[in-house]
Amino acid sequence: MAILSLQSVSKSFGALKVSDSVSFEVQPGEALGIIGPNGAGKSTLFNLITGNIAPDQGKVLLDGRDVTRLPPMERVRAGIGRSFQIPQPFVHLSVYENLLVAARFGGEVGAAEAPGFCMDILAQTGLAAVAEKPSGGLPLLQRKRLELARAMATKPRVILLDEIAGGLTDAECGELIATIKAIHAEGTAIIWIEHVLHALTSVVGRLMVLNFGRMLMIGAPDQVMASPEVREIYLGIEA
Ligand SMILES: Nc1ncnc2c1ncn2[C@@H]1O[C@H](COP(=O)(O)OP(=O)(O)OP(=O)(O)O)[C@@H](O)[C@H]1O
Repeated sequence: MAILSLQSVSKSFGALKVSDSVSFEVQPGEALGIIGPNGAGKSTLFNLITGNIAPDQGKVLLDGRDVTRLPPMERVRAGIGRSFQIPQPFVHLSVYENLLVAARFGGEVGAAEAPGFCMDILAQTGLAAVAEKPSGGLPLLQRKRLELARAMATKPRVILLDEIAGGLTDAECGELIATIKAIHAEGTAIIWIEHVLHALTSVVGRLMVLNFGRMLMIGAPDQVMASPEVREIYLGIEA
């Protein structure tokens, strides 16, 4: 059974239809990439999946269970983790403390188990050396790693990554990709919105293209990027 399923999900802001009858499924352990021009409705789709925005029509199912009316925190606890386009840590807390909050409240990890659980995630996401540092002062790659780590601390079965590779150097991007691949290899399903195409296609097995809120195409990355319609949309910005 699909871990996540969207069924004809639509959302308008006034006259602007930002999600237009979008339907797709993600299988357990799958990695799906989402691309599309600015304003295509990619982040809105994530907000519909996480419950930050309610759809006008359609359903969101997690493991076959209708979660369309569940508030965001309950969806986190049900297994939907998320990293944000603009990192949003508690800046006055240390890296470790940020994870602790995510693990205790999002992952429902018990007090006794939480320290070890968080240390494992710090190691997995390459943050062990900065565990005690205030998260507000971290350089960009480590802030991105912390976004990943906070999402992982909620014990997700599907993790949503929103433009996590943006703004990094090639070398930093390579490091982040290695961490994302390791997370994926452990069985966490991934849905990843990204403008840095080479990063995306090095991880995902399928690619979906959104344009004006509609799903234009979904399939193998090579096949999707070979489509004349997609190439036209991406002309000039292909990475
Ligand atoms: N809360 C809101 N109220 C009104 N309009 C909104 C709201 N959120 C998003 N929009 C509009 O919906 C459209 C889609 O926005 P969205 O952020 O989903 O696009 P996107 O594909 O993620 O773009 P980008 O690649 O720039 O992040 C945009 O025109 C945006 O201005």
